[in-house]
Amino acid sequence: MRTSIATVCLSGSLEEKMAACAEAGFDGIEVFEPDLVGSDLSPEEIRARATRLGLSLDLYQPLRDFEGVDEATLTDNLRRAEARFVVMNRLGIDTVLVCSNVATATVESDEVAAEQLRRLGDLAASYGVRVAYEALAWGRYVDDYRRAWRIVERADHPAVGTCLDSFHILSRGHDPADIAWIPGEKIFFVQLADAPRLTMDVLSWSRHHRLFPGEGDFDLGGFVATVAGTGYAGPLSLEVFNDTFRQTDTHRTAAHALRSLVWLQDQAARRADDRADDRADDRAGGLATISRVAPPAAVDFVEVKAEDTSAVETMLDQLGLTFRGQHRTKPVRLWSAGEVRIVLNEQHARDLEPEVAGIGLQVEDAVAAEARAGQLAVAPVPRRTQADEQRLAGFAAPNGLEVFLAERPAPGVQPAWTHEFEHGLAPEDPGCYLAVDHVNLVHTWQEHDEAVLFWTSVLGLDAPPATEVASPQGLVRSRVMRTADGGVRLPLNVAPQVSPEYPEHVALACSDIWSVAARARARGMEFLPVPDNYYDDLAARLGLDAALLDRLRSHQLLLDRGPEGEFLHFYTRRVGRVFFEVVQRAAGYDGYGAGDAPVRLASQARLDRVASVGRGRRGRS
Ligand SMILES: O=C(O)c1ccc(O)c(O)c1
Ligand SMILES: [Mg+2]
Repeated sequence: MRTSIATVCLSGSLEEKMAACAEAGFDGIEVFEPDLVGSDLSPEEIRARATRLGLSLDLYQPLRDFEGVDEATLTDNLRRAEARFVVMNRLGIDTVLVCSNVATATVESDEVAAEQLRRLGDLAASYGVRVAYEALAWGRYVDDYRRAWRIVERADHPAVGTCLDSFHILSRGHDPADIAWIPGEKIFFVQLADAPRLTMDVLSWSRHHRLFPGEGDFDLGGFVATVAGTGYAGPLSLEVFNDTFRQTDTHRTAAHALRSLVWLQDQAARRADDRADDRADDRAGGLATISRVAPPAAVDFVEVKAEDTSAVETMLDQLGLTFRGQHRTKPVRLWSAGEVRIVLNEQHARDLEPEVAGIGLQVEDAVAAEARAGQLAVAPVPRRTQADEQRLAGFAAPNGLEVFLAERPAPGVQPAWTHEFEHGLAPEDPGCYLAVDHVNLVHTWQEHDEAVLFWTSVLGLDAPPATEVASPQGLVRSRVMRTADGGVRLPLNVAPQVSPEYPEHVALACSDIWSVAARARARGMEFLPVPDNYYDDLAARLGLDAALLDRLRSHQLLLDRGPEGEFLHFYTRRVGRVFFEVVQRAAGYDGYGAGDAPVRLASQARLDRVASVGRGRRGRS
C-alpha cells in the first residue's frame, strides 16, 4: 500500500521534513496545519516542491471542533472550513481531516452531527475536497470510531467518509474487529501509531507517547490486516506525536519511520494469511511483503574492541574461559567456553577503551536474513575478508553495534569462522559454561525506540513491555528484546543523560556458578562488591537460612527467586565500557535479577566515584 507520514512526526522546518520524507522513500505526507502556517513557502511553492520530490500531499489536517454545535457556531465553522479549502486547492490536497469536537460541542445528537457534516460535505464538494471524520479518544461526545462511522453513514454524503486512527481506537480498548463492517471506500484515511501501555490521561498519552509501529504494545499487524480486508485503497500513514522524535535528526527519524511501515505491512500480510479468510486474503494483496526469517537461535559470539584488550583477557581467564587462538591475519583473538565465544579485536581501535563492538547471531538462513535487513533499509557494515575466510553479513544497530549473521552450525560443531584462529589451547574440561545468556546494550534516549524497532523488524525478536530500574542517576528505562525460548536475550537500557558512557555487559550462563566464582577468586579476580545490606535484605525478603546466606555473602553472589525458579549471579568490575556477569538459571527462571540491578548500579557508581577521585589526586600531584 502507499506510505505516508504526518509532518508532525518529525523535527525541522516543513522543507526539511519534506526532503527527509522523500529521501526515506515515503510516497506522500500529511500536511499538519502548524507546519504550513509557520512556513514562509506559499502553498503553490510547497506543491511544486512536493512534485519535484515525488511526494504526494495526501491530507490536510486538522480541522477542529466542527460538529455538534449551535447554528451560529456552525456558520463560523463553515467559514473557517471554506478558508482552509481555498488553501487546500492551492496546495492540491483533496482530503481534509476533521477531528471530533472536543471543545465547542453542545448538542449530543448523531442526527445533528450528521446533518452538520452533510453541510460541510456540500461545501467541501464544491472545492473538490473530501472530509475524513475522525473520532478523537477524548472527543466531547464522539470518542469511538464506531460512533464516528455511524454519523458518517447517517450523513450519507459522497464527500464525507471516516478516518481511522489506530491510537484513538486501541488506546481506548475499542475492538478494531468492527472496522470490517465499514466499506473500504468510505474509509477516507488511515493513520497509524503504536504506543506503550500507560495508565494516564489519554490526551497526554496521545500527544507525547505515541511510537512508530513495532515500538509499543499495540497489535498493529492485526489492525492493518482488518483495514486491508475492507478494501481500503488509500495510504497507510504514520501519525506519531512523540517528544523524542520531534527533537531527533529529521532524516534518521524519517528512515526509521519508513522501516516501521515496511515491517508493519509484512506483519499485516502475514496476519491476513493466518486468518485464512478468503475475502481478507484477496483484498490484502496491496500489503507489501518482505523476506521472512525465523528469529535467531543463539548468540554466536560477542566482539569486544579496544586498543589493548589484555585487561579483558585477564578477566576471561579468571572466569575460566580458554584462549582458543589468534586470527591468521588480524590482531583478533578468540576466547571461548562451551557455546560462549568472545572475540577480542584490536584492529582499528586506536585510543579505544574496551567496549562491546559487535554481536554475532546464529540464524537458520543467513541469506534470507540479509535480504530482509536490506529490505528494511538497514545500513550494512563493510567488512574486508580474505578469500579463504568466512564472510558474515553485518549491519549497524542504532547504537552503532555491529550485528553479524552466522548460519547455525550443526549441534556440537564449532562455527566455521573459528577455524581462522590458530595456536589456541584446548578447552578446559569439564567446562560448565553453556552459552551467552544475555547482552545488555545501552542506548541514548534518542536511540532507544529506534533500537526496539530494529531488533523487532530485522531479526524478529519480541519486545515484552518495558520496565524501569532505579540507579543513583535516576530511573533507567529497560526493555528486553528476546526470542520466545530465551536463546537470544538483549536487555536494552537507556543511559542516564549525565553518563552517556554507561557500561554494557555480557552475561555468561553456566551450570555451576559456585565453582566459577571460587576459581575466579582463586585466580585473583576482584568482583563487583555487594554491600552487606543486600544480604540482610535478601534474608528478610526470601527467608533464607543462615548457612546459604553466609555462602552467598562469602562468594559475593546475588540471588533472585521468581514465580518459577531461581537465579544466581555475580558481576565483574568494569574494564572500559564493558563488564561481565555470570549467571545460573534454575527451574525455568526467566528474568534477569531486575531486583538486584539497583544494587549493581549503586555499586558501580561508588567504584566510579572512587576512580574519579583517584584520577583527580594523581592529576594534582
Ligand atoms: O491531538 C490532536 O489534537 C490530534 C489532532 C489530529 C489527529 O489526527 C489526532 O489523531 C490527534
Ligand atoms: Mg489522528
